[in-house]
Amino acid sequence: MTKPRIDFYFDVVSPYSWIGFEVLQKLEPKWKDVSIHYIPFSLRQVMVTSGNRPPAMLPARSIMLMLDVQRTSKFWDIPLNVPPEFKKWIMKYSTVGAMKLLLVLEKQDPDLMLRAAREMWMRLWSRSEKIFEDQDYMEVLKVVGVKNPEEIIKKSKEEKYEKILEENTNKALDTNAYGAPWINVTTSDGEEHSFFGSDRFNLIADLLGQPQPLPDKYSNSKL
Ligand SMILES: N[C@@H](CCC(=O)N[C@@H](CS)C(=O)NCC(=O)O)C(=O)O
Repeated sequence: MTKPRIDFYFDVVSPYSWIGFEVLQKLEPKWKDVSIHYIPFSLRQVMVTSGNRPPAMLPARSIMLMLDVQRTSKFWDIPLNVPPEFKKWIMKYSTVGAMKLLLVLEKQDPDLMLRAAREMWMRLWSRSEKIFEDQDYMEVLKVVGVKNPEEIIKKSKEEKYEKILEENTNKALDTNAYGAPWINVTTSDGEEHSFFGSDRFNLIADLLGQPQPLPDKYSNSKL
């Protein structure tokens, strides 16, 4: 019997990844016997390889997505605001650079990586600030207290990090990933179960026999 494991694949371009990340962070102290891993991957690569299309490409879906992320984030008390320029930005830029930066930070300190990921979501999905270029990375790294931001940014452009991002993405694709967040759960009997979305934690709690997630407003014990 092994400890159950959750692999949470995310990309900071994805608002539902942010919501899933915050829900999982709240659950983590309660789900004591579960080993939780936050894994940066590339949603763009997932879309291309799986043959899926970004939700914003279909107008009706895009309208629902923008409404639904707002009501879901309100439910969880996450300060999400849809960036007015999102569609324009996403045609022009990608978050691959930001994700590679997270991989460098993860090697130094996994907790630092999580703080930087949250700051990236806060920038893009709360304050409508870019996370696509070196000057944006500089600001993120300063906020999380990195002393040598130039060095970290330079490192993130090494081929090694491109490879790690690709490997992470391929691991998710091997389990038929087509979106984000993508969550792989390994139960203590070694069985693997894949889930798509930030709204699957009730099922995961049930599968693992762990406490159910609830927003703070419905829970005296804060989840
Ligand atoms: N119902 C899911 C939706 C997740 C979702 O739509 N994720 C987007 C990225 S932010 C995606 O990858 N969509 C691909 C698809 O819907 O096929 C949730 O609440 O988290």
